[in-house]
Amino acid sequence: MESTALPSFDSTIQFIKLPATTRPDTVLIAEPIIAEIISSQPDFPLPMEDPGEPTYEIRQTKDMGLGMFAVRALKPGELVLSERPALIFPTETASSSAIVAKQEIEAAFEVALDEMPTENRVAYRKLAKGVDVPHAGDLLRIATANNFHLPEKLPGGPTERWKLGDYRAVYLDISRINHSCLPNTIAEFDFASFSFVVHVARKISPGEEITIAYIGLLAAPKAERNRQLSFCMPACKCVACTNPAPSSDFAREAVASLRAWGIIRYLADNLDTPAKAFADMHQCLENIKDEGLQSITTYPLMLDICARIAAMVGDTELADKYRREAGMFYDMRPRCNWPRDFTEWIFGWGPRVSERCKWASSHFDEFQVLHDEWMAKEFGEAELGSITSSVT
Ligand SMILES: C[S@@+](CC[C@H](N)C(=O)[O-])C[C@H]1O[C@@H](n2cnc3c(N)ncnc32)[C@H](O)[C@@H]1O
Repeated sequence: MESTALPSFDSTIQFIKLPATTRPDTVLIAEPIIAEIISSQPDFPLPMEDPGEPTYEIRQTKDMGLGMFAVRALKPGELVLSERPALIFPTETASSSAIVAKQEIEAAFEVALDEMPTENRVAYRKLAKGVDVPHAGDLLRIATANNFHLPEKLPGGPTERWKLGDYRAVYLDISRINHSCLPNTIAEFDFASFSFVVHVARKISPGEEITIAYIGLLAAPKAERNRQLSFCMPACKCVACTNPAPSSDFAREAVASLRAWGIIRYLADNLDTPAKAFADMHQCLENIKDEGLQSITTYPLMLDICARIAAMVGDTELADKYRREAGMFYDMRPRCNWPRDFTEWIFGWGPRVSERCKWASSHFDEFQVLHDEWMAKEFGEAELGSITSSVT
């Protein structure tokens, strides 16, 4: 891996190149600390996963420019693609903006483009204006906190060092995936292979468009989602926005209200009658499927909870079925551990599970501390904290 200091910005930004064989190299414009972290990774980057048979093509959509389409039937859990970014650069809002001026980023970006194959430059420049770029923001911050072996000696003060801020990435193909409020895939950045990985969340037919989520999907009503999407489109053209089921907003609000604290309160009140609790949780799963929201993290959470309650009522066959499906969804998000931690925390108490929920439901502040720890792990804050304190 090459790391080249830019002559004109050598104290603030650096280039790192991750060589590729069949595609353009990844060019990363980053602060020296990132360059240092990356260069210190043993065997970095690991090879990317490969779906084997081709899964997609890029072509025109009816009304959203280019898009990605399945070239064959794809099953839940299948890999659609892994792709390294062609270019990563800090945004203006990156914490690095304190030391890296907007003009410097822009100038460095132009230098990076000069390094690229001519035919890609126009597209990158357009994509990088900030509109046509998928949600790669924060990926470095998350990934460095979670997956990196850190250099032993960090230059400068520890706290600011780890606020690595917001980066944008441009991909040759992934940047062509359009948004849907009921996307059929789950997309995650995998730092070890330095690639964005897209898996199938529900059955995809040949010729169907492959979509991802640019925003959190439980926001409702649809006007709120469209407000959040306005950074890159005037109005979302997905079916949940153009032709929603009458219950769409209600279903999303209901699922959102069940997350974490809502689930605890529900279980505290209902686990003493597990057959009823199972029926309600099963209905919630059906609502998620009806709304096409299998890509949200609440889906494996509910599958896991259904598996645990099925086991409580002695239905081992059903419990296995739900556990397998939850496992498949958990595997698609290896970095997102909170639904597993959360479910294990509740049900790990065996026969005293109901008591556990009642305790949590009446000790909001204490439960909130645990909850924040689980969530923080997902976003890397927990590791961030321990890294910070170990170097202070
Ligand atoms: C990351 S790009 C996706 C690829 C893009 N269609 C292209 O031709 O390069 C994001 C842009 O695609 C369009 N787009 C993506 N999802 C959309 C949606 N659900 N509704 C309307 N436009 C969408 C918007 O123009 C948005 O700024």
